[in-house]
Amino acid sequence: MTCYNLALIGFGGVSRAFLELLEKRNDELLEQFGFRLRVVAITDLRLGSIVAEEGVDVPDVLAADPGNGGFRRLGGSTDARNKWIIHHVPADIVVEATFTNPLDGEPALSHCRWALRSGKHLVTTNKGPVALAAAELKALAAQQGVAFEFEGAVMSGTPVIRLAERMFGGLEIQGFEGILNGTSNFVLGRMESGLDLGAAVREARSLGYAEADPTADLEGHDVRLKVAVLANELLGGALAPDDVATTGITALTPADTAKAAEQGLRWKLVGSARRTPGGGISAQVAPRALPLNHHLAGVSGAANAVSFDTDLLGPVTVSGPGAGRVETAYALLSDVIAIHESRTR
Ligand SMILES: NC(=O)C1=CN([C@@H]2O[C@H](COP(=O)(O)OP(=O)(O)OC[C@H]3O[C@@H](n4cnc5c(N)ncnc54)[C@H](OP(=O)(O)O)[C@@H]3O)[C@@H](O)[C@H]2O)C=CC1
Ligand SMILES: N[C@@H](CC=O)C(=O)O
Repeated sequence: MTCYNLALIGFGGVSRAFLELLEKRNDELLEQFGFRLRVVAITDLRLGSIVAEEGVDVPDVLAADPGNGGFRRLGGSTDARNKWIIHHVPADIVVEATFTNPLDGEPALSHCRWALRSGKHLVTTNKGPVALAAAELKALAAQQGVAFEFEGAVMSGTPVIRLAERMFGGLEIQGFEGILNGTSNFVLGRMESGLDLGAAVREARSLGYAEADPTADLEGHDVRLKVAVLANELLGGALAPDDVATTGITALTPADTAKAAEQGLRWKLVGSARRTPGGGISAQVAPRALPLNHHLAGVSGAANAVSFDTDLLGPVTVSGPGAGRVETAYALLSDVIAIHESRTR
């Protein structure tokens, strides 16, 4: 039996849901894939750090309270010793789910570099490092003979990247357009029901959809990163986030959404990219008032959808959850399974 040791960097909504998922699914993973997972270290800004080579006590770490000593009360320390833990704990896989500053990808980008440089497999839900430095991180992973997986960076648990890479063989993708941010889509829907922007964002936060700084969701920065990732992974581009012209939804009001509804339209934040005749890729993020029969108009709540424009099939649309703690935890699990399968094939 294979047992992979994991180090969790960041212990917020997604990582907690991931740990709970492992508790529930470990027996099935063993039965179905022949491996088990054991969390041997966790670091978090407010809780501190804990290392337990025989595996952390799951109920204890989930109950740890930053106001009451955090992981120090469990024998750990009060500071987030990310660099030390990534380098020195005998983990096979680093699970990175901290925060991304959309401008420089930090602190997540450093965590990713440390993990790969120290010869550990890396899975992350952070789009910043992928959008800003995928080529560098892939090269580092190849050099070290380890895997770098990031399915959760776009569309949460809906495996859009892997699905397109594996199932669209023989098709040429000319471009795509999609709803790629669960929070803004949820917020626009709630505004259509008459809620103001602030109240709708508070709801999205309580449901675990929003970024630590929800400005990233509302101003389109989150979608900008996802468009860059999809264009680079699936259209073979080399876009930097700054190449994606971006406008968010903060200028829209409940009156705008009501007026659009009267006209048979619905506001959506749409991210898109398309090959240009000159061989480049043009990409943008902008709110659009879509007719109700448009294939993206019915995507509601925190759901996402991407419609790929293919040469032989025309539009092929993939839809599913775009945000959520459990949904994104599943993305991490699917990445770990992909690593296991690639190593045992
Ligand atoms: N939630 C979702 O639906 C999705 C999330 N993602 C991505 O997954 C990542 C995690 O999301 P989520 O769990 O919802 O976010 P949370 O804000 O709930 O969790 C992030 C955690 O990381 C901690 N953290 C921040 N900086 C550091 C650091 N330098 N060292 C150690 N810990 C740190 C935070 O501590 P503190 O709270 O003190 O800042 C927090 O506990 C984000 O990058 C997000 O973009 C991707 C797809 C969907
Ligand atoms: N905040 C993001 C989470 C997933 O990337 C969103 O709302 O889509």
